[in-house]
Amino acid sequence: MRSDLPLARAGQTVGLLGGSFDPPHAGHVHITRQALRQFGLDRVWWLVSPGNPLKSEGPAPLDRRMDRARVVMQHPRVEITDIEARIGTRFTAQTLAALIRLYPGVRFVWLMGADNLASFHKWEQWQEIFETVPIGVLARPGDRTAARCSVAATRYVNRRLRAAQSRQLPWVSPPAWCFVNVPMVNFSSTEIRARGDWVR
Ligand SMILES: Nc1ncnc2c1ncn2[C@@H]1O[C@H](COP(=O)(O)OP(=O)(O)OP(=O)(O)O)[C@@H](O)[C@H]1O
Ligand SMILES: O=C(O)c1ccc[n+]([C@@H]2O[C@H](COP(=O)([O-])O)[C@@H](O)[C@H]2O)c1
Repeated sequence: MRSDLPLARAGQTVGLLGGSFDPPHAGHVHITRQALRQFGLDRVWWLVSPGNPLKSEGPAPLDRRMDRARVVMQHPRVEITDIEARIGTRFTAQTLAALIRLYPGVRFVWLMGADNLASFHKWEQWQEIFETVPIGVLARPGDRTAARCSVAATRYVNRRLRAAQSRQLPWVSPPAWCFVNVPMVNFSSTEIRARGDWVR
């Protein structure tokens, strides 16, 4: 294993929270702690993205977002990583394919807020992502109907685990997903930038 990549052993469960983190905030911290508990994960990795392929404006420099993420999220079971920049991927489907090659036997779970489930069908190879790893979705303030009625939720309606089964998620064969209705924290990077508290 390359020494600049996070460590994980076969049999461990690792949640992947991909994000722009521009900037990271208390909402990210909250869903990370909830995901560890609700999905019974050993670790969560924050994948600080080189840039969301669907966002036209580039984020703040990666090093700055990484530095802030390390300040905001301090937990012994959470790793902040710029692994996508290191392995040269930006699309989630490619990232997952690379991680599965690099970490045989590790049980990865893709994590995201409910807003991303609503627009998931716009992601490159979105069905491939569903077929590759289980997906844990965490409630986020906003329009719940959009996530519940989304193309992805509808396509995989029969593969949804009940919230009471959430701890099984890392061990279920994909496609599988689970929505957990955790207490919601009303933070967003857009709002923080709009207030002028984070300048790109
Ligand atoms: N308050 C929150 N509650 C639940 N999920 C969240 C929250 N904030 C961010 N997320 C989730 O964290 C992941 C990374 O989010 P991201 O870095 O884009 O933050 P953001 O606040 O959504 O940013 P922006 O406003 O710039 O789109 C996404 O899956 C997003 O849904
Ligand atoms: O692969 C894609 O097509 C794709 C499209 C949109 C977003 N993503 C990923 O989704 C994660 C959340 O992005 P963001 O900007 O909402 O924080 C981040 O890891 C992005 O790289 C991925």
